[in-house]
Amino acid sequence: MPKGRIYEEALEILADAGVPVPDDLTKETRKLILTAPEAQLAFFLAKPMDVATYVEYGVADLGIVGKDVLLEESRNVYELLDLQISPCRVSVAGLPDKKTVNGRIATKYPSIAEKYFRSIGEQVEVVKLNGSIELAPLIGLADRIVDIVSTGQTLRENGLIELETITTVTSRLIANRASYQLKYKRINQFYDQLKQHIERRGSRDEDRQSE
Ligand SMILES: Nc1ncnc2c1ncn2[C@@H]1O[C@H](COP(=O)(O)OP(=O)(O)OP(=O)(O)O)[C@@H](O)[C@H]1O
Ligand SMILES: O=P(O)(O)OC[C@H]1O[C@H](OP(=O)(O)OP(=O)(O)O)[C@H](O)[C@@H]1O
Repeated sequence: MPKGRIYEEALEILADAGVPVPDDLTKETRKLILTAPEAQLAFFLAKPMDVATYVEYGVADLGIVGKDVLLEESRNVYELLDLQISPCRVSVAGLPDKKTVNGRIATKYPSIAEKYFRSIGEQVEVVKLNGSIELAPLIGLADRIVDIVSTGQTLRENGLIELETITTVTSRLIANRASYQLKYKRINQFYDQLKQHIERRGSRDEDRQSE
């Protein structure tokens, strides 16, 4: 399980789909391992960027992770299902009077940024930052940024504009490759449970929109 933003929505989707989640998973807790013994499930709480690493190494069979992380990390895992939660996008943004001063791009996603600029044939220098990415063009570290945009509030409040959307993002259910073979029945049951719930939710939303 990813801690942080995705956590609440992920928990809700699991509980609504009928997956037994431990009581203390829903409370404020500093514990990192929580169990639902009756369902033989253990939940590990990790940083969102690290979830796919735990799954790739097989210490977790399944994980919930943003597509942004999968694109950035290229982990050797199966992507099973689009959970359609925590939507956002990875975009290029900058000051409105887009001038190239130093050719630098600041980002928390160096791999996505490098791949994107290579694909459009633009040579840039990618500078890795760990947060507050929007600060970089404001004080001249970089001309543009590649970062997550959700409501657009952070860009707006800092006088920046979205220039290009590189990709849209939602959270995904991922599986370790060996676990998927060895625990196929159990994982598939879990997958079906979630998939059916997502489909039911999708058609409920469509009904609501057509009313
Ligand atoms: N507005 C948003 N900003 C960042 N990530 C978002 C946003 N909306 C949805 N997400 C999803 O949430 C994930 C990041 O969650 P979160 O911000 O809690 O983690 P983090 O970046 O490790 O946090 P921190 O800022 O504590 O380092 C992303 O991988 C992305 O898929
Ligand atoms: O479009 P918005 O709804 O404003 O969301 C986008 C902002 O949220 C994230 O930052 P976060 O809050 O994770 O802080 P950080 O800068 O420390 O990464 C992201 O890096 C953007 O800055």
